Amino acid sequence: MSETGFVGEPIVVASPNVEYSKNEIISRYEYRESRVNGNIVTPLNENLTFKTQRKIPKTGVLLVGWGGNNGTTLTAGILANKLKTTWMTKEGEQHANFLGSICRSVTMRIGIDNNLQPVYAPLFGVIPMLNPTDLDIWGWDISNMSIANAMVRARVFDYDLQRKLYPELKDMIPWPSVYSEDFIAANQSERANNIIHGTKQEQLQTLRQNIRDFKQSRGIENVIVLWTANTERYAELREGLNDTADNLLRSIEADASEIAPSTLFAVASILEGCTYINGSPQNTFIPGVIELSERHQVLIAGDDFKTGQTKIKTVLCDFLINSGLKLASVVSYNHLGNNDGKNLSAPKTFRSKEISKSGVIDDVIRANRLIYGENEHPDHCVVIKYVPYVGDSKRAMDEYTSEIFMGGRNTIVLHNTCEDSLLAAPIILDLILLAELCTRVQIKRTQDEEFSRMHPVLSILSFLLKSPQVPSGSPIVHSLFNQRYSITNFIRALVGLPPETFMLLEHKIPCFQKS
Ligand SMILES: NC(=O)c1ccc[n+]([C@@H]2O[C@H](COP(=O)([O-])OP(=O)(O)OC[C@H]3O[C@@H](n4cnc5c(N)ncnc54)[C@H](O)[C@@H]3O)[C@@H](O)[C@H]2O)c1
Ligand SMILES: O=P([O-])([O-])O[C@@H]1[C@@H](O)[C@H](O)[C@@H](O)[C@H](O)[C@@H]1O
Repeated sequence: MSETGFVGEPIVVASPNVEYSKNEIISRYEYRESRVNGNIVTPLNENLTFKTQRKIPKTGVLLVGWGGNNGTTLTAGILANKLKTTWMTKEGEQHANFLGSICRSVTMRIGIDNNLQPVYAPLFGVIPMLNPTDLDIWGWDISNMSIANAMVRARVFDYDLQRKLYPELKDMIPWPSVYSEDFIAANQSERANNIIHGTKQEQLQTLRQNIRDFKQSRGIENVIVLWTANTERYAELREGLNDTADNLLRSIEADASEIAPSTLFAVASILEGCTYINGSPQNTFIPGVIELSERHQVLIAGDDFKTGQTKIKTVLCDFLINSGLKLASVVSYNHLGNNDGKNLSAPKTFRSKEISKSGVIDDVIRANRLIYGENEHPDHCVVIKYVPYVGDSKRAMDEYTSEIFMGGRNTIVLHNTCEDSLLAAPIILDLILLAELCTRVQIKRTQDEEFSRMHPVLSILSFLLKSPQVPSGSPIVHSLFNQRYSITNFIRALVGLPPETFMLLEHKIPCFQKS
């Protein structure tokens, strides 16, 4: 029984609708929605059954761009947690942690205690989740620098921490990768010394072999491939080239130049049955890739990790507009000095990022036609500048101006020093942990016989991404807390708990008695 409002051990839901067997958790769940026709609103109930495998397979993650600031920070950060590393800084002794990860550092409300007070548990205490320190990590990079030296090059971790981790990382050398100077900034060519040569078909086969070798050499059952390499320019969408799965595969065989390296990685992953996650803003998931993922029922997710400046934007815009204030202009400026910033200093790659950073207020605007006309939208300006001196310590400056009551104006100005990779690494970890959970979930309508996997396009990961990929016809949600509660409500459903309603009626209606 919880008297502290927190349950540290795994919870057990005592319900006739939830079965815990040795291998599975099966929950019968009533999904409630309402259908609107004109001004008539009809409540709908759909009886679903969820089945979650309790055994977590030996899981590996393959990072594309492993030697980058994010890739090295994630790898070294997980290792530091595994070794329980401590290190000294001018503030004193530091300890490894997973701050910034919702899977490791956030709780969710699971109910009320006998005093009608809320009780919370970690997400991994509600449903079995992979322990990050059990992850096998490897990857590809166009630079052959060891992960130890790449960690030093990144200048993200304190020196004493780098010193302690260096011996563990020095033998990690990224596999050669697929490089196309046409798709990233020309200033990246100086680090491209680790390349797979040959035709696109030959490169595809090499990537597939890398994945198979990784699985076989380490006894890994489940591999997740995650792109944290540099932002590419958008690929051209062309009928006959990449508009269908078959055309895409034929274009690769034909060595078509407009097939991006990121798309080649996505195809290799899907054909090897591996979940693929795109952490950058380019349009890796062209229609042919999505069709291929649906054909093979392989999970995909993207695009572009949502870390600092954009995450705050989704909160502030939600707060302003859903307070009835008419947001009229958003100016988002930042400068950074890491290699990502250097790559983004090229107009073609900046455009990919500008698109993902600009789209995040669309849903909240679209939802409020009381204050915005059909095609009305706030001014929204995105600026990114490369300033080498600041390194990974990105400086973000934002201004939000809104129209308020009776012709008034409200202006909010923010300055935010976001340590880019220290904010991104836990987001990457959450993408891996939640994607792994989704590979263990099956769903059916209770009256049906057959279970099916989740839709291959994992929109449930939107909380972690600027420009969420969603199944065709599905609405894109950017509002941060809607996205977060879609994750925790999904986890509640896996164990038969109703969604959060925030109503607290037990404190609003005298008839509720303390049990
Ligand atoms: N806060 C963040 O850091 C953040 C947030 C959102 C998105 N992102 C995106 O994550 C990506 C990585 O960010 P970063 O700061 O680690 O950048 P980085 O430049 O430090 O790392 C990218 C790595 O990818 C490698 N690379 C480039 N092309 C490659 C290819 N075709 N195959 C294999 N490796 C390749 C580079 O050599 C480099 O080591 C970028 O696209 C960035 O826009 C970062
Ligand atoms: O903090 P955030 O906006 O979510 O995301 C960051 C951008 O602000 C920054 O301009 C870019 O260089 C980083 O790659 C990352 O995308």
